[in-house]
Amino acid sequence: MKPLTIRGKKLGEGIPKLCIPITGRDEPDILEAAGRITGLPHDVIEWRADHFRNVAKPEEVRKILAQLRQVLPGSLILFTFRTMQEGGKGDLSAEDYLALNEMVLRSGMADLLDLELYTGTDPAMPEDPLSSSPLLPLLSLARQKGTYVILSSHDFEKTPPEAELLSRLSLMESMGCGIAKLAVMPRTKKDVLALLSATLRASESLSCPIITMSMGPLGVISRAAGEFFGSCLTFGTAGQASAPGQLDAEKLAGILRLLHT
Ligand SMILES: O=C1C[C@@](O)(C(=O)O)C[C@@H](O)[C@@H]1O
Repeated sequence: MKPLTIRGKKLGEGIPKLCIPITGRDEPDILEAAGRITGLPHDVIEWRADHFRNVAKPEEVRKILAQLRQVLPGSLILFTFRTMQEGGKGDLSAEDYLALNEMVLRSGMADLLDLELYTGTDPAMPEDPLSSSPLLPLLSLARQKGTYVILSSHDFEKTPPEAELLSRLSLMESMGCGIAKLAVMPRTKKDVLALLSATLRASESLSCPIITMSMGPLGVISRAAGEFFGSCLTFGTAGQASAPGQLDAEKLAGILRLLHT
């Protein structure tokens, strides 16, 4: 894995970067959360725009992005619209999802953009995205704009076999992502080991940085152990969690420091 430096923050080396999600519904909730985060340890904020009431209005979305930048000038901004199929609140057609993300990319107001690997593809043909994904034009626009794309895949029900986890991460790299991300739900402790093992192998064989997590209480170790298994970023909360198993950001920062070798 080659580290990636974005506005002075090096992802993929040393202590994993800490990302705090913001899930407010309205401008005041979002700004209140951003204000709280100013006093907390973090590197990245993730704006989960699928929670935002006015996400269909491009000028409202740009306004929030500008305000986040103003309140948190030293934080990297990750824009995420998480669809319901992947565990979020978002309910847009694939066409509208692509248009929203294209608008954010063209605005240049986010440092990182999360795009779901299987957008607009047939779930029965999961290997298809490489040749026909509607994300390919966005990935090339992102390269022109200097915005980093996190290609992501989530499974809130189970942990697929280790080989499948690895092949998904390498598919993301083949499509040209900046960072490859997987979040899966463990049913057993062995599932957590499968995720950690896939993470280690991917971090040794791929050149892009990766982000992985095993969700829920069983997987909590994966959120603290990124430095050892090769995950470059971990999500911690300040208030409302955006996924099961996330730890409080301040406590997580302490654990990451304590474990740092
Ligand atoms: O994809 C992810 C990871 C996540 O699901 C987690 O488990 O921490 C949290 C989400 O906000 C983020 O978009």
